[in-house]
Amino acid sequence: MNYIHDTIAHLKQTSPAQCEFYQAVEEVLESLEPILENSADYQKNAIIQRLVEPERQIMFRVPWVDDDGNIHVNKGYRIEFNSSLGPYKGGLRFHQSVNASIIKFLGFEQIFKNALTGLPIGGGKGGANFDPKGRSDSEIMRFCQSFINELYRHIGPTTDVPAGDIGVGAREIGYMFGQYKRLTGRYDGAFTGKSLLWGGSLARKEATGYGAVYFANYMLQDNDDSLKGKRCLVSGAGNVAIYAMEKLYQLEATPITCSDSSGTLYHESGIDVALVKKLKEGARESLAVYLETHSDAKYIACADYPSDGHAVWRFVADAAFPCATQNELTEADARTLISNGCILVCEGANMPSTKEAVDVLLAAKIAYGPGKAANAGGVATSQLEMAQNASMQMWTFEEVDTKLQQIMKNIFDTASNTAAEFDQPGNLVLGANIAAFRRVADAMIEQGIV
Ligand SMILES: NC(=O)C1=CN([C@@H]2O[C@H](COP(=O)(O)OP(=O)(O)OC[C@H]3O[C@@H](n4cnc5c(N)ncnc54)[C@H](O)[C@@H]3O)[C@@H](O)[C@H]2O)C=CC1
Ligand SMILES: O=C(O)CCC(=O)C(=O)O
Repeated sequence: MNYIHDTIAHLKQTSPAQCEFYQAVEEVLESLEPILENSADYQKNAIIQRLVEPERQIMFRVPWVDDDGNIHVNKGYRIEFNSSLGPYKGGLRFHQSVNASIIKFLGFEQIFKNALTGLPIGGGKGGANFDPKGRSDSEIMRFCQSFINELYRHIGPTTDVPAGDIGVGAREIGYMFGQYKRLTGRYDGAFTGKSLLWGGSLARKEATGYGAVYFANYMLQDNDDSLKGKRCLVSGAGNVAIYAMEKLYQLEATPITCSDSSGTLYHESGIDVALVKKLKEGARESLAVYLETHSDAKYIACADYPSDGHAVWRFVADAAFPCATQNELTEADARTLISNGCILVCEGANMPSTKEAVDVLLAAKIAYGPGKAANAGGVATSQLEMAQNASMQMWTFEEVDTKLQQIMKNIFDTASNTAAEFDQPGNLVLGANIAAFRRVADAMIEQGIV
């Protein structure tokens, strides 16, 4: 275990105050113990030392002017973490909490997630500490244009291909692509998550949420069970949460909660997903407005959350799908879920469970699908978008969705078989981390010391 201690100590010294990044690295390194112990090759090639240091980190000023003529300056990031398996691939996050630690943890996770898809994509992530809430379309456009005024020189269809994440959807991708095209004169697949009118892929919008639910069903089917009839807790009300809820209904399960940054919505008879879509994808309103249509639902404002966790996880249900943000499911939440009889936690978000929560879920031996495996459907479908762009084709929804289901099944089988190979059957954290690491590390060795 010395290498974990040494690596984290080194990171604390060379990349200070990046706790989310240390958390992500520590989780991966703990899983790798059984494989590192027996491989002189990985040690000889300094794989861990090279893996935790991004190949390139770009940080830049993003100045923009609001509708009243005031000038604002935000901080932009793109971390090109590892390109051993293909061009850097990963989303952009626009949220006030963004900093180097958050983008680095997301970029680090992305390396392993992308490796699990089996597709030729490396890991990267980016974003800005920009809060889009309450901003007009013109303000969003000016911000996106300014962001791309710097980033355009670093991206391209075979170098680095950004997509969406929190606060970045089709609207923002449209504004960024427009500016990229203007500056470079190129019309190519430098972004994914594009509009269906000009190069997007059918099913990309749905892919992360649908994929996480397919993954959950594969976990249950492994125990001769399924999602049918299950009551489910979902957090978030954005891209991932909405399409996770939609797919849950299609598989005859019932989502009974969702949430946004102001509070939690609980609807005993099942969340009205069409209404949530209208509120969030259309008008961008608070979930509290839902009660104007459904007076039998409850809305618990953030101020009333228990201090050691999140209101979503306090309701009784069979399964839980964290689909909002990092560290939103605490140890106390995990204990509550288990004592309420929850049999599955499947992560649509990136690192939504704290380290202590993960330990509780693994010790309880319930079905636990870590984000880097369970939410990989989004980036996998982004790669399908890249393939369609490169071949100037557009596949049908059914073609893309069928490939997505196959990819999620392969990820489940790979993580599950690897966990069994290392004598920890059912531990998909260990299985996913080792399987992904092996692919990346072996590619790094074959490509030499770069
Ligand atoms: N969009 C994608 O394709 C993928 C997204 N993810 C992850 O899924 C999660 C959700 O992303 P999206 O749905 O795309 O974003 P989004 O911006 O569409 O939705 C995010 C949702 O989470 C809520 N939220 C954000 N920060 C919060 C906070 N601090 N406290 C409480 N609620 C908060 C927002 O109110 C919103 O409902 C993130 O962890 C993201 O990294 C993972 C894989 C792919
Ligand atoms: O579609 C993509 O390229 C990235 C999706 C993403 O950011 C993620 O998997 O966390």
